[in-house]
Amino acid sequence: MTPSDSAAPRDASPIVNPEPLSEGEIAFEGALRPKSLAEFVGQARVRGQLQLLIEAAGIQNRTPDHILLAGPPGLGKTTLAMIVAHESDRPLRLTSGPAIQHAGDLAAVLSSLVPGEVLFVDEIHRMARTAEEMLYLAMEDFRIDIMVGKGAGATSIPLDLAPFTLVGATTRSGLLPNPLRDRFGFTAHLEFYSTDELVHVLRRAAALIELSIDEAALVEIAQRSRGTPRIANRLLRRVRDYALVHGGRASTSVVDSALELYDVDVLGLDRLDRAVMDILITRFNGGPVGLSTLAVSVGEEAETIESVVEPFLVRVGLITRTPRGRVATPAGWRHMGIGRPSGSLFGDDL
Ligand SMILES: Nc1ncnc2c1ncn2[C@@H]1O[C@H](COP(=O)(O)OP(=O)(O)OP(=O)(O)O)[C@@H](O)[C@H]1O
Repeated sequence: MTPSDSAAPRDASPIVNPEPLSEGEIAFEGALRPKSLAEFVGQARVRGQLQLLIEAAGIQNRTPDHILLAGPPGLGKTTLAMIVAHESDRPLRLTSGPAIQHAGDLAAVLSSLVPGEVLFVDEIHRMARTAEEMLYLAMEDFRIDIMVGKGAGATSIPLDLAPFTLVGATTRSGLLPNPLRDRFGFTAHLEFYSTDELVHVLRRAAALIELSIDEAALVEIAQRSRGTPRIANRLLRRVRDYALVHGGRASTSVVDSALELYDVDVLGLDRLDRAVMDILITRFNGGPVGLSTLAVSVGEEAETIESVVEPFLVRVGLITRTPRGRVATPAGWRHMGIGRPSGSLFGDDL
């Protein structure tokens, strides 16, 4: 995915944005990408399922079934698509939903595939509707109908395609029409990574970039990475820079100093996350408060708060959503280091 495709606007402290930020970062990520399922950390269930799918196709000498990879950005969907192609020893073609704005764009890609090619379509939910419809037939019968002419004289010419495997990636599987979703032989839902898994990702990345780092420092970075390998690798890069400039091995104090510089706290909250927590607690006494009021109070778009900030704060248990608005949990008060007044919405012993 290219940086300009990013769906979520986010200007404040982009270091914990799970989207790739720049071409430079994309190149850095490329160098760290695991090349095989064995090297891919975590997602054990999905790995096992993909392994089976690839091996079964290999035994029958056919293209693997179409695969849908669903989950938040930065969890490894592109990496897995590359691994599928690599492990099944097939060429890979990369494109994305936003690049397919007309059925003709898709027809051009599909008709130029070589037999057995793996076609990766990132953000498949953003493809044009007319292209989606063309894809149904292509996935099912390896065939498309090309419309020639307009109006009463229009005719459709069938075109046979080389057999291919479609790997679609989406952060919004709910937006995919059912007929498209149903045509994937296998759907994998990627989960956020545990701290242990992220330590593993980071250890591997540190070795690849030849960074000497303490085990405790890896844990410290992992805990601040919001369950996301892309963010973990990005924080590691900043820690590497800090260690380079200030000299010496990357220790926990180097991690602390580097990430303090970038406003990433011990749970991975950035400046905007903390601003939301702070306003919720200090101005609204922990809530409940409505989304738009909260957004205006921190000077951010409501969409950014709803799609980027809030899901993470809810996931780590610092706020909850109630019918009357957002409420800071006891853990939220504690994390902000502010004593909770008695008689607040939650019981005191929660
Ligand atoms: N399981 C993993 N093990 C090791 N590294 C990983 C893993 N998952 C992701 N990464 C690393 O994280 C970075 C981002 O991964 P990737 O580009 O595959 O994410 P994505 O889910 O496709 O994101 P997007 O939806 O934004 O395209 C890459 O550098 C990749 O190497």
